[in-house]
Amino acid sequence: MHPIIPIAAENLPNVPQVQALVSFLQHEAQPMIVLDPDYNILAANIAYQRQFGSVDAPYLGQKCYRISHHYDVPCDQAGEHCPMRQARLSRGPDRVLHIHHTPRGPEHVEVELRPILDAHGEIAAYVERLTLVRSASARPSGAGLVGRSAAFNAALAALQRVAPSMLPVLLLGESGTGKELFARAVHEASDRASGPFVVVDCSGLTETLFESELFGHEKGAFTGATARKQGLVETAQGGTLFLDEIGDVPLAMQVKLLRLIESGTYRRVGGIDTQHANFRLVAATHKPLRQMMAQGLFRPDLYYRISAFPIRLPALRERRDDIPLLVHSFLQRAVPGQKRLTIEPDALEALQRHDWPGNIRELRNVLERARLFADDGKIRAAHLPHWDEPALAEMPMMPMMPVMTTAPLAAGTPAVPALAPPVAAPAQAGHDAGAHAGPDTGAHAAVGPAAGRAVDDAAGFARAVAAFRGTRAELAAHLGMSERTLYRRLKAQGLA
Ligand SMILES: Nc1ncnc2c1ncn2[C@@H]1O[C@H](COP(=O)(O)OP(=O)(O)OP(=O)(O)O)[C@@H](O)[C@H]1O
Repeated sequence: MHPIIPIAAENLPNVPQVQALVSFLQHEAQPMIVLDPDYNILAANIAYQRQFGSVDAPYLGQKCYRISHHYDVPCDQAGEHCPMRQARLSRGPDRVLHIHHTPRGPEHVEVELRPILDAHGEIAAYVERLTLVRSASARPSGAGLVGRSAAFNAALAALQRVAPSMLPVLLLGESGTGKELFARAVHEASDRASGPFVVVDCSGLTETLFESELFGHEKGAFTGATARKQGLVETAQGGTLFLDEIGDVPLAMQVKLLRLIESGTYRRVGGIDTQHANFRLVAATHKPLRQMMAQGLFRPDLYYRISAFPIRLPALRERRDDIPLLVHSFLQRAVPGQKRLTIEPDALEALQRHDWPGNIRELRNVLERARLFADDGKIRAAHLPHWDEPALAEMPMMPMMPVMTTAPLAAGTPAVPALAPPVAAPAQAGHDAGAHAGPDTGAHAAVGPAAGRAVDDAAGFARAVAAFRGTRAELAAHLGMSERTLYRRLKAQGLA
């Protein structure tokens, strides 16, 4: 049983409303504290004591900024947004996302502050409500979004604002910045979290495929439609539909998408009945939609429909101070059976200097590869790509020794005469992790001169595909691209 905190009545402002308020807040489910106008914590309810209280660090009578931030001055004087200052100015509530020191370490916390006015309309006290944000972690985590830089926090604060609503969200960011992870986080922080989260990869879908994938089809709708098929819109019923790479939707399909979003209805291909959709829309793209609109490549009406709440995801080079946190998180995510790695300061410094055109996906690739060289369990700078030596990065692929094998890439992929990639020295193995590329999971199956290199020219790509022995997932890892991107490239070059 938690003792009732404290609140020695003599410490409270002699304002009846404040005294009544404190006893009212005591049993509120959300952590709350009462502050005087000089930042002193006067009282805390039971929920606060449970989540944020620490026996070693008494907080009553202490300054709020000292407890939550370990600052000596109010947040606004330390370069942060201070909700008390804002609430004082506006004489109304203010809400902000902060990183607080808690007994568990740093955590994202949503802080809402409300001023309490006395009979003369003066601010007698403030009530602060704290809500732990579970969408992202501010300390190394084995899963999910991690980040604590100002640029990341701004995107997270936007996510927290919009998630509970039904407003469509548009995620804008370079490849590998975490758009899909963010979309999932929007879904999980929404009232629809218990419903389905359905991803539609809009790139690589032809017009006909797009329509039948999205809306489903009736039996006999076209040659090969031997049974009725449920579309992804129907699968997303009661949940969230994530349209990834919406900038790739063909113009002719954009109007159908607009109709779906505006009317909430659609028809299966070959069907006459109107179906009612029930999903929350999240879309993402790395393309400049406004520019595409000006060029007539993206419909303005669709753009304005989906862009009610745009969130810009920062590139990794804009959040370099998150690199150590991300690195420690990825090192925690070792595949079972693999040893846990540590990273030496010289390697961490090199990672913080790099520009990361492939963003977090590239970082993840680089660590996966470094793992292969860290024989004593320590990643050193020597295990990283030699970014400073462009001449090496431009090196042509080394000729490969043929190995007789008939192993196909994967079911459905034409078997090709396979070649085994030679094992490269660490210095050669890492000029890569291309700008739009990278495996999301799993260790690399092979290390060679092309390992992790996003092969840009069609001939080089075809050569690398033909020369590889392994599964499609391993090939993606080898080329430093996601399986989705690999599939797209294979299809585009008629290799799938
Ligand atoms: N903030 C983050 N914390 C931890 N991991 C992250 C974060 N952001 C992205 N990642 C990881 O980086 C990789 C790329 O993320 P994701 O696929 O969501 O990016 P994307 O922007 O959707 O890429 P693309 O546009 O190429 O599809 C994934 O492995 C993801 O788990």
